[in-house]
Amino acid sequence: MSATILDGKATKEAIFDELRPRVARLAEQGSAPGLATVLVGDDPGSHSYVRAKHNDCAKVGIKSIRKDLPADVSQAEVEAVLDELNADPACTGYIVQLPLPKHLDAGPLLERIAPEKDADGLHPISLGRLVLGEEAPLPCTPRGIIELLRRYDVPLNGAQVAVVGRGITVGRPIGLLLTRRSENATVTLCHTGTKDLAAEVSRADVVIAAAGKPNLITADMVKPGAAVLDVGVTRTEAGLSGDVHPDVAEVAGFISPNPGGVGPMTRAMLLTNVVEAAERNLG
Ligand SMILES: Nc1nc(=O)c2c([nH]1)NC[C@@H]1CN(c3ccc(C(=O)N[C@@H](CCC(=O)O)C(=O)O)cc3)C=[N+]21
Repeated sequence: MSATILDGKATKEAIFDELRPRVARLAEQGSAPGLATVLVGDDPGSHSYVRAKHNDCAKVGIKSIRKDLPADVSQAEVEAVLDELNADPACTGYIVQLPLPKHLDAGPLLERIAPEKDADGLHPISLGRLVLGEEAPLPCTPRGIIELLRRYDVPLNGAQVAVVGRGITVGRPIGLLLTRRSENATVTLCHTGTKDLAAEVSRADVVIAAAGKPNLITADMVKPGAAVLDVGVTRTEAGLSGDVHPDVAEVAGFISPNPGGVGPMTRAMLLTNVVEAAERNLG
C-alpha cells in the first residue's frame, strides 16, 4: 500500500481559483489587493522564490510591487523602503524576504512592518494575536499545512500530532493553530533536546517535519497510515533534500511530496493573507 499524495501544487491552483473572484470584487469596490516584496542582495534561491510569488500574483490578478535592493544597502535605507510601503495604499501586504545579509539587523526591520500589512503572519503583533486567539494574519506555512490536511479530509479533531523542529516560521507557531478549538489536535513539539524522537513520532497520527535535517524521519518511526508533511528544505551536494526519507511513503497513509507539497501551499496562503488584508480594509 502506498500513501495518498497531498498535492500542494494542485491545491494551490484550486485556492487560486477561489481567490480570483474575491480579487475581482475587491478591485470593483476600490480596495484592490497588492503584494510587495522586499529583497536584499542576489542570493539565487531568494530571487527564484520572489519571482514565483510575483508570478502567483499575476495568475490571480493581484498587483505586485518589487523592491530589490543591493546587497550593501544600509539599515536606514531599508527602513525608508518599509516606511514607504507602510504608507502606500496600493500595497495591502508585503514581505521582507529572508534571510537578510548579516550586516542588517533583521528584528527591528521586521517589526517596522505595519502589522495590518504583515503578509507573512510573523510580525510580533501577529504572533501575539495568534497566542491570544485574536484575528490576525496567520503564518503562511502552518496555515498551508492545515489547509492541505483539511482539503484531503485528514482528521485533526482529537488527533495526536508530532511537530519536529521549533523554528519561528513553522514549528513554534503551528502548535498554536493546531490546538485551537477549530482544529482540536493534541501536539507534541519535538526538537534537538527530545530524548526519544522515534517514540514521539511513532505515536503520531500526523507528523510535521520542519527540522531542516535531511531524511530525519525514517519509515521505521512512522505509524502505518499516518499523515506525514515534509517541510524541510536543505541544499545538499545531491540537490535539495527534505526531512522525510523517501521510504516513508510505503508506510504513511498520506504524504506531502517535496517539492510540490508544503512550498506551494505557503505561497497560496501568502496571497490569501494579502486578499484578507484588503477585505479587512473595506471593513
Ligand atoms: N519573509 C519570508 N517569507 C517566506 O515565506 C519565506 C522567506 N522569507 N524566505 C525563504 C522561505 C522559503 N519559502 C518557500 C516558499 C515556497 C517554496 C516553494 O513553493 N517551493 C516549490 C519549489 C520551488 C523550486 O523548485 O524552486 C515546491 O516546494 O514545490 C519554497 C520555499 C518561503 N520563505
